[in-house]
Amino acid sequence: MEEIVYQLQGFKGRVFNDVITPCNNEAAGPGRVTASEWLRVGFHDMATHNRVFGTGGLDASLQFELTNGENTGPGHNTTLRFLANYYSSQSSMADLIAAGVYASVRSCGGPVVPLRLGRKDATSSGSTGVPQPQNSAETFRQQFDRMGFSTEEMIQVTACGHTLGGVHSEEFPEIVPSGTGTNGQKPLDTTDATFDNKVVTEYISGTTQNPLVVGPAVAVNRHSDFKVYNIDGNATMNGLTSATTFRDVCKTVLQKMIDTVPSGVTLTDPITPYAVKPVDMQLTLNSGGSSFLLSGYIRVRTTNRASGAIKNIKMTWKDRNGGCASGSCSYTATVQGAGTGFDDTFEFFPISTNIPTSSGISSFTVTVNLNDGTSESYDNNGNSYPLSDAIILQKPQSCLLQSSGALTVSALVRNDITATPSLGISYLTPRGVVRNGNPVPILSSTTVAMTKGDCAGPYTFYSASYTIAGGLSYAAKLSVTAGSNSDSFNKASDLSGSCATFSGTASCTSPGDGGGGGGNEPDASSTIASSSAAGPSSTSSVVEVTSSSHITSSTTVAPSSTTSSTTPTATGPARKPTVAGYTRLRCATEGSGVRALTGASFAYDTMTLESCAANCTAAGNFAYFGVEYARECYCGNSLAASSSEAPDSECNMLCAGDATEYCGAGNRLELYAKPSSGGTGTTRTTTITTSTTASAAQPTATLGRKDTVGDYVFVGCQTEATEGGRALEGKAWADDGMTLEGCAEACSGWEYFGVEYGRECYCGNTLRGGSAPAPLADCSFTCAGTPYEYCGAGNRLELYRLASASSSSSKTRRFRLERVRRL
Ligand code: HEM
Repeated sequence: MEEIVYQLQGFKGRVFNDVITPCNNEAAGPGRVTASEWLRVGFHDMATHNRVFGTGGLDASLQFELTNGENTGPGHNTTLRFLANYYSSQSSMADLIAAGVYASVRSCGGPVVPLRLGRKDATSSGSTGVPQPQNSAETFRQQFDRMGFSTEEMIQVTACGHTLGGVHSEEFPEIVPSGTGTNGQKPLDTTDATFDNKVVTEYISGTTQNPLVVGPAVAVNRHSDFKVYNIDGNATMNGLTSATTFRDVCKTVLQKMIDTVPSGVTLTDPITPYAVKPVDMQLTLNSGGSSFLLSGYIRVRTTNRASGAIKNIKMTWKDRNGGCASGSCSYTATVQGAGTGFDDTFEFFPISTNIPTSSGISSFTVTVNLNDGTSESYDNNGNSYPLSDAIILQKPQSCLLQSSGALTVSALVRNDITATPSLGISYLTPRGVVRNGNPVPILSSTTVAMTKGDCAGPYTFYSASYTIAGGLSYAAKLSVTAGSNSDSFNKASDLSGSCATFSGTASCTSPGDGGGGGGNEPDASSTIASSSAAGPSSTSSVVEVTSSSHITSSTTVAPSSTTSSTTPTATGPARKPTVAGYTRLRCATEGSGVRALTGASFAYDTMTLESCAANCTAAGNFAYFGVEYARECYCGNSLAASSSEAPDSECNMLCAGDATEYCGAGNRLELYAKPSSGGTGTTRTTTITTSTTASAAQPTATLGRKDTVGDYVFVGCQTEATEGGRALEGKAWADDGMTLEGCAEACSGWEYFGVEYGRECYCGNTLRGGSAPAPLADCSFTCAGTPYEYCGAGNRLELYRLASASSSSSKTRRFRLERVRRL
C-alpha cells in the first residue's frame, strides 16, 4: 500500500493516480469527473455503518450493493474496477477505497487526509442506509448519527464531499432534467474539479447553482444539500467560509469517514513514505550453486533534498552468521531512476551483486552518501533490514503460462532447513457477471505441496505446479514457506513463459562448507521445474543440456553453440567483445513501445550468445542480434531509434544456456552488430526453414505494442477530443474480454479503431477536433481480455488506422491533413 499510494509516476511508478490526474480527468467519459466518483465511493461504502452494533463502515461491502437501488450510477462500478487492479492479500479493497479518497482529494488540491491501513473486506452485502436526496432533514440527522457523525460533522462532511463533481441526469433526472446540464451533469459548485470551499461560499452568498440546493430538486423535495446545510440555521456552513478552516475541517471529517470501520478491525497509525526502502529484493541461485545474485533496488526518499544531492548508496550486509566471512560484504550503487508521488520524490539505486552461498546473507543496512561529503545510515530503526537466504523462490526455473494459468514454481531450500516447503498462491478470479454486477474479483489462496528435486551445492530444489484458472494468473502472488522461513509475496507476473534449465548442478554440500564444492557436474537431471507449466517448448527435451538443439535440430545453427552450457563455470561471467562475427555494441533498452530489433525472434531455455548469433545469421544474415531476459534472441537489420544505451550493470542476467555469459535482462538487450551490415547473405537460402522452426519454439509472451492488428496499423496513443464528443464517433462498445483484435474486427469497415480504458472500443472515419497525440507511456492500461496488449487508458486511445487508408485519394488527403495538424 505504501508503494501504491506514494510511488505514483516515473521510475517504478504504480500509476494509482492516473485516471484522477489532473483532477478534472473524465476518464470514463464526458461529464464524469473520476476523482469525484472515487470520493463518493468512500462515502457510499461507509454510509451503512451502525455505531451501536459495530457493523458496516469502510469494508468494501459496496461491491455487493451496486444493484440495491441506493448506489445508482456507473461511477461506483468504474471506481471499484480500477481499484481492483491493485487488490491483493496485502491491499484489501477497503484499504484501496480509503486510499482512493486520499488520492482524489489530494489530486484536486485538497488536504492530505491521513491514511491508516488494515481494513478488512466484507464478503457479502451489508445493511442499506445510504442517505438519499428525498429523505427529510431529520432522517439525515438520524442516519449520520447511526454512522457516528454529529449534526455538525454531517454538514461538514457533506460540504467536503460536494466540493467535487456534480449530479447526473441519467441518475437523477428529476434533479437535473435531461438536456439541462453539460454532458449530462450539473456541478455542485462552480469549481467541480477543485477541492475548495466554493460549495460553501456560493451557498452562503446565495449565488449557488448547486442542483441539490436550488432548481428542479426543490419542487420534488430532493434538495438534500439545502436540507442538510440549513439544519442548524447555517451556523456550521458559516464556519466553513474560511478556506483554511474548510481545509482543516475536511481533513478531519474525511479521515473520520475512512476510519469508520466495523468493530473488530484495528487500523494502523497513519502511514508516511519511508525514507529508505528496499524494493523487490531477491536472491537467485547462480548456476553451480556457489553464489547467488542479489538484485533489487534501494529507494531513497528525496522530497526534502536538493536535486542530485545523493552521490551513491552503499548496502552493507551480514552473512548468515552475522559476520562477513567472504571479506567483501558491501555494494555501492548510483542512481538509476527517479519517481514522484503527490508530495514526494524518490530515487532508485539498483542492487546487483553476487554473494557466495557458503557464507550467505542475513540482513543489511544502507548508507546514503551525499555529495557534500556527509553520509546517513539507515538500519530499519535499529533492526537492520532482514534478508533470509533460507528459502529462495528461484525465478528463472519457475514459469507461468498466462494464457492457461499453468504455473510451475521452483524453490531452493538451504540444506540445513529440515522443514518441507510448500507453495502458497494467492490469486484472483473474476466473478463472471460484470456489467452491473460485482466488478471485484474473488481473492483466494491455496497451498500446494512441493516435490524434492536435485541438490545445487548447499541448496536443494523443490518444485510444485498448479493451474490458476480464471484468466488473471498474472495478478497472483507466490510464497514459498518452510517452517518459519519464507520467500513471500512474489509477483507471478515476473515469471517468464517457460522454465529455464538450471545448468551446472553441483553435488550436495552443507551450507558453510564451501558451497558448490562438489564441482559443476553437467548433470542432465538438472531440469528442475521444466515440466508442466512450461508447455510445449520445455517438455522433457530440455534434459538435453546442449544448447538450442531442441528447437533448431533440423537447421543449420552454428556448431559452436553446442558446447556452451556444459562448459564448467569456473571462470566467472564476462562480457564478450565478439561473438561469431558480431561485435558487442552495448547494453541497450528496448524501443519505446516497439521492439528494438524486429527481424526475427527466438526463445529457448538453452540460450547462449553464440546460438543467438548463429540463429540471426541463419535467419537472414541480420546486421544486429541481441539477447534479452536470459532466453530471448532478437535479430534485425536496423535498430529502433528509441532504443538507447543502458549501463552494462543493467544487462545483468546470465544466459539461460551459459552462465559465463551475459544475456541482457528484462527490457535490456546485450546488443551485438556485424561490422558491415551488408553481409554476404550466403546463408539466406536456409533462412526460411530455420526461422520458421526456431520461431515455433514458444516465444515468451510479453506485454508490448502491436504494430499491426488485422488490416490496421498502429498510429499512437491519442487523447480524446476536446470539441464536444468522442475522438471516434462511429460506433462504440465495451467488453470485459476486450482485445485489440476484437476491436479491429468490430470496427471492420471503419478507417480508425481505438481502444480506451482497457475495455472500450471506438470506431470512426475521422478524428474529432482536439484529439491529439499523447506520449506512448500514457496508454498504460492492458486490455481487459489479454494482459499482453495495451488498450489505451483513461481518456487515452490506443489508436489504429486502416493500412490501406492512404491508397484511396480522398482518404489520403484527409490523412495528410491530419498528419500536418498533428505535426
Ligand atoms: C445527506 C448526505 C448526502 C446526500 C443525500 C448526497 C447525495 C448526492 C447525490 C444525489 C449526488 C449526485 C450523484 C450523481 O448524480 O452522480 C451526489 C454526488 C456526490 N456526492 Fe453526495 N450526498 C451526500 C453526502 C455526501 C458525502 C458525505 C460525500 C463525501 C464526503 C459525498 C460525495 C459526493 C460526491 C464526490 C459527489 C459527486 C459525484 C460525481 O460527480 O460523480 N456526498 N451526492
